[in-house]
Amino acid sequence: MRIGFASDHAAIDLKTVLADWAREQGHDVTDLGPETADRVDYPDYGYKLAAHIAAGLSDFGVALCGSGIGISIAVNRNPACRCARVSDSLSARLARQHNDANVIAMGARLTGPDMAKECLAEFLTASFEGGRHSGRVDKLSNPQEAL
Ligand SMILES: O=C(CO)[C@H](O)[C@H](O)[C@H](O)COP(=O)(O)O
Repeated sequence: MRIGFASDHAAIDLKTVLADWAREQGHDVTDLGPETADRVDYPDYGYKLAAHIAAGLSDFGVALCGSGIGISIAVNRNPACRCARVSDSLSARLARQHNDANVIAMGARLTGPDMAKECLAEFLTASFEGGRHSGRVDKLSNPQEAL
């Protein structure tokens, strides 16, 4: 799979760990930065990842910051993205199975590298179940169709 990675300064080490792991698993990795641990603003990299996904350049995205919260908010401002901020592997799986999430967000200051790898592995392995979930996910893209 093609996977895009982006973070802020707080998560640059976790980004390297997860991107290296993904390459080892045979995935095609794009690292959208940052390249150094200099302080940056998570919206810049969240928007960059979201635009990358919206352009169809990767199938999935991994968004990382200190808590995972700020960058997930930034990614979700792009209508092409459904970004789920997770800290356990069941949530990571459900994000794909029920929500058809195309970006996973995690917090490097809250989630250790082993759990983060487990979450990413579940996310990449699981598939959207469709069925009753399809109409709900469609409403996320078409709020005018909601009640
Ligand atoms: O968690 C974050 C946003 O939700 C960011 O990664 C930052 O860690 C957070 O904003 C704190 O920033 P700091 O400049 O590293 O203290």
